[in-house]
Amino acid sequence: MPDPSSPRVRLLVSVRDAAEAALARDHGADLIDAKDPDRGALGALLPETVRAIVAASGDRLTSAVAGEPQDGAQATACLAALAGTGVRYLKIAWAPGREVAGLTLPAGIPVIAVLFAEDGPEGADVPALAEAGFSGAMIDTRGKDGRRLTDHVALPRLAAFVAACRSHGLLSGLAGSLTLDDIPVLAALGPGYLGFRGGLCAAADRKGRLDPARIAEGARRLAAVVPRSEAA
Ligand SMILES: O=C[C@H](O)COP(=O)(O)O
Repeated sequence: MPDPSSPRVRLLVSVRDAAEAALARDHGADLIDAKDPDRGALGALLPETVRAIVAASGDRLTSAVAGEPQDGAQATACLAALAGTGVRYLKIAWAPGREVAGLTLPAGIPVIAVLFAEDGPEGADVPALAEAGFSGAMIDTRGKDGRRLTDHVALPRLAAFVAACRSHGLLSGLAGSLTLDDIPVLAALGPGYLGFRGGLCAAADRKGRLDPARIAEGARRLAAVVPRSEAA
């Protein structure tokens, strides 16, 4: 698992199949994320598709989204369905303040709680996530309606969220219709990773095909960010 205190910001690219995983791997993705873009913000893929994505990702870190459960018991089932796929992390939607009753996280695989920007997440939500046993927390948008992360959550609030994750030892991530131009501003907050789908697809259509040139450009721009520890 990447060190949550690491100053390097990684590039997460969401892919729908093994061919896209290989493309993302070859063009600079650090973290290859299995997700079905045709099924909403956190559409889970079938276990066999996730296994094929893991196999095609080579030495890259991998994650898979497990869906948008309504409660802890549903979350337990969604996570269990993908726990044996060989993926390095699981991601699951989690509402701020949700009761953890019924939630059992799978053994041996870190789980990242995904909070939706539309729900107004904040740093104060992080301690409960750590307490519940999540290994990471990220903010993404639910709507995929063209509005970006920063249209919903102001930068100081995102900074507080990332800082709270760091101080609780959680890996942090930011996503939500990000564009390449969001990279310098959001990477400066020092999250563990920035997550992309639509912004790296041809014509910015998240249901369309990934554009290798955009992935490479995203990797280049992230590599140009001065890590927190070296910043003045
Ligand atoms: O985890 C990252 C997401 O797949 C982001 O998707 P998006 O860039 O289309 O909002």
